[in-house]
Amino acid sequence: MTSVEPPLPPSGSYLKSITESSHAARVAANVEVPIKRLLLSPAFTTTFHRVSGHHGLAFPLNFPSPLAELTFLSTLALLNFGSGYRAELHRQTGRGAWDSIRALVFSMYLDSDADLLSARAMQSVGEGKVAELMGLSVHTERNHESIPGVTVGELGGPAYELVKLVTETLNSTGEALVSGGYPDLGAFVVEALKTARGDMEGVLERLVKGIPAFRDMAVVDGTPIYCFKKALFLIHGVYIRFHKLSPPPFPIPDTTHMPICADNVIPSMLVYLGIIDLSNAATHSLSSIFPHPSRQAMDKLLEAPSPSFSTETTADTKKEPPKEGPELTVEQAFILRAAAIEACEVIVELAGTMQVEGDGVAWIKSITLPDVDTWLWAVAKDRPDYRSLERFALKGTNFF
Ligand SMILES: Nc1nc2c(c(CN[C@H]3C=C[C@H](O)[C@@H]3O)cn2[C@@H]2O[C@H](COP(=O)(O)O)[C@@H](O)[C@H]2O)c(=O)[nH]1
Repeated sequence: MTSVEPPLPPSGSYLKSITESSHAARVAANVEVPIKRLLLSPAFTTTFHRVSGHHGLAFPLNFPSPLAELTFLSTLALLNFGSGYRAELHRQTGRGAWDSIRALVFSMYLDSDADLLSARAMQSVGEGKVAELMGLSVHTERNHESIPGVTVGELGGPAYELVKLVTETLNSTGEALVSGGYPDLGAFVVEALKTARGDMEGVLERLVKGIPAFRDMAVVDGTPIYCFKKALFLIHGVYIRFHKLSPPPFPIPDTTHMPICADNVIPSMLVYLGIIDLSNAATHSLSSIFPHPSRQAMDKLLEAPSPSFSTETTADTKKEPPKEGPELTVEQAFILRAAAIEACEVIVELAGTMQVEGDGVAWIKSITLPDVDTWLWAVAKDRPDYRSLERFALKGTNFF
């Protein structure tokens, strides 16, 4: 990451800083967000309940305590990045970024040699161990300088870059936890939940201040943009996993009005669906990142998913490694993520005021930001035509 870090937001205004900085960045770049017909489209109305209900955070593990599960979940959120290496991950392991990170945290949890989720182990874990746990080959081959026909393997390539990022993230987090006297990330998060008494704003501020890897923010054209994607993901995960327990094991934040987790998938999908309109974008060559979607292409994507997609076709497209999408600069990626944050705010606001009584879609009025996040993220994997849409990639970041 090359761009300058902004100052942390003023205390008490972390959530506001996400929405306000996103609005400012979007307006400054002249990125438009016409909500158009998405909300009433069959693509949305026929899949919203099924797809947005799939939170995917119930793990087939027997946790000895809620705290052990919280440590697992927090580590998963901390490492929930790598989207810029999606194509390489598919090539090597057949999995995307999310599935790869999930598998890694499973291996860390189940590894019997060391208590890998402890602060001490995080602080000292090395690249070799991370590569082994992720099942990644981190060597590239080149021809020997003087002996023809002989190739030399050396450390390098995109998988090695990702392994380094994961290792650095674990090391710096372990460092912060050890120097704060916390045995693991779960202990730190519990304290944040308790001292903030479950207040979303207070929890977010504590996570971002305490752990460098949660400081997902940048200065673009002199103005700060705050996304805090992984911290928000963690807080929402806590809500999903623990709010139904009675009594809840720790104070649980209400995430209903939480900004979305801005990654690479959601902004890309919003561009294809015509909700983020880059055609008049004035800076950072934003208008040429994606081929401008034609009205026809958008109409097709807004139709209900075709019932003729047999399970066979689905399996086939799944096997094929995805094409690498446009590779962005830090500035471009932050502006697009900001636009997605604001677009989703507008979607929910508009939905709440829509006149939809009586035609079977009155539920649209009560959709929430986390539901819209999950729908956009999960629907991108639900339909073969959406799966084949290229997502943008940013390398070298541990934010998403
Ligand atoms: N905005 C948003 N971004 C999300 C998720 C998830 C995990 N979703 C499941 C877990 C709980 C949820 O409710 C979902 O069932 C991963 N990602 C991001 O996508 C990135 C791309 O990954 P891939 O396409 O695999 O390569 C990945 O680096 C990660 O940063 C989400 O939910 N929302």
